[in-house]
Amino acid sequence: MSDPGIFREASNRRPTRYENVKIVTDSDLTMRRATDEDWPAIIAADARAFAFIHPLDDEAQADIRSKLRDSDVVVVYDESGSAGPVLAGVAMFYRMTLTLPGGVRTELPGLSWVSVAATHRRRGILRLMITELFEQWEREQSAFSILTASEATIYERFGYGPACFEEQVSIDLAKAELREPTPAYSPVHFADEQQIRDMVPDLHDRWASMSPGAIVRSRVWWNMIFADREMLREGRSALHYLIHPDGYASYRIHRDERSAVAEVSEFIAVTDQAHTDLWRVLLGLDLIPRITASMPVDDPLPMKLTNLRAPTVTAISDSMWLRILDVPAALEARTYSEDVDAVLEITDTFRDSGGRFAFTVRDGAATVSETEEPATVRMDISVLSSIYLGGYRATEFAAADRLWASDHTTLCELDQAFLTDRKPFSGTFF
Ligand SMILES: CC(=O)SCCNC(=O)CCNC(=O)[C@H](O)C(C)(C)COP(=O)(O)OP(=O)(O)OC[C@H]1O[C@@H](n2cnc3c(N)ncnc32)[C@H](O)[C@@H]1OP(=O)(O)O
Repeated sequence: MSDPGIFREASNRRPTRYENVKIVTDSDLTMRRATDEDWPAIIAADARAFAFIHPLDDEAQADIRSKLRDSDVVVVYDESGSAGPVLAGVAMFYRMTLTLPGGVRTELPGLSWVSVAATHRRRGILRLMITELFEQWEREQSAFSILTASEATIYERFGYGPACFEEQVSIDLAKAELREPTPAYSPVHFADEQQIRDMVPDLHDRWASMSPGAIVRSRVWWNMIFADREMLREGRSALHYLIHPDGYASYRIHRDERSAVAEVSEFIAVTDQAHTDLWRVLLGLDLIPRITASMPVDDPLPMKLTNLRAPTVTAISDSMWLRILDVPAALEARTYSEDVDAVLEITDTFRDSGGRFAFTVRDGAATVSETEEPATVRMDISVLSSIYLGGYRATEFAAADRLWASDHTTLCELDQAFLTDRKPFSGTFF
């Protein structure tokens, strides 16, 4: 069953007690929005799909549910068995806020907790659920959608492109010394619970305002982070918070029989000085030989150290994927670094967002309109989504033969236009 078209609106044959929800069904499968009673099955299915040792406990489940509406959760049940309906698939989205280059904040759906039972894979259930959600987002006139991907091979077919990257680094503290001499006074202190609640959300918000790709956190996200549930610690310590007037860092201690590691959970610096001051404290932690952290790919820490090799990059991950749903609205929402005149031909094989667009940038602002003029640039919607926040460059996709430009000048203008002062960094896993 790979064609969602074989589903049809529910007939009278399948009476339902769910109101205001679209129900589609074929002989075996029924898709609808979730209700309260679906959650035990959703939690059990996601534990299997994401290979958890234990399903999420009641607190973790309540945290997730506090961040979304049941009407934003799609469930697919297989009703063919004699034992009753079996949950075959689930997909949901958070209503999130993202900072675009230039500082505009946009609201957008963040697709999450997508899973299909191992017994029902490769029958088109993921495609069915995503089609259903895209139809909703298009009705709601969302210009974008984002997600964090479990695998890199799943979402390009739906027009998503990797848009933010981060480096996992391991820092050898025996080698890590800042070039800047230690000042007599440090503005960094360990915060108590009240100080954390009072200061950290504001500091994060200041950082998110100036950071392309940053996910802005609402109060419910903070409640979950501050709760620091035992289950999510996985044997590590509670979070320690270091606070600076212009930033903060949180970390956990992970200890085995031989050694201890400080795992930086978040590092948020609004100013360069805060970045230096916070790292000075972290690098000075005694009795801990190593620190691990996830950082932006252009983080200045290695350049601030006397020994460039003290941090080792152990991995680079595609931390957030973006999908442009409305090309003109998306292109006009951000600012640009270079004037451009181009005709963009965008291919979208999954939905209808593609077409040919006259794209003009003057003094940082874009105007976009549909056109019949010949294309000067061609690319897939997933490629446009990948270069949109500045995580990838147009020239990189051109070199990979995934973006075509009529001439070198057009390519260079496009490349320069999408550049951002800093690489996008989402900062929140969801
Ligand atoms: C945003 C997030 O939540 S990311 C988390 C995604 N979930 C997981 O990784 C949990 C474990 N995996 C699963 O639950 C399932 O295997 C899923 C959700 C990834 C796929 O569900 P399925 O119902 O099998 O996918 P479906 O049959 O609809 O496939 C749709 C298309 O994606 C392809 N596809 C599906 N899974 C994968 C994969 N893991 N790798 C590569 N391609 C894939 C299919 O081949 C199909 O291609 P086509 O339509 O272009 O021919």
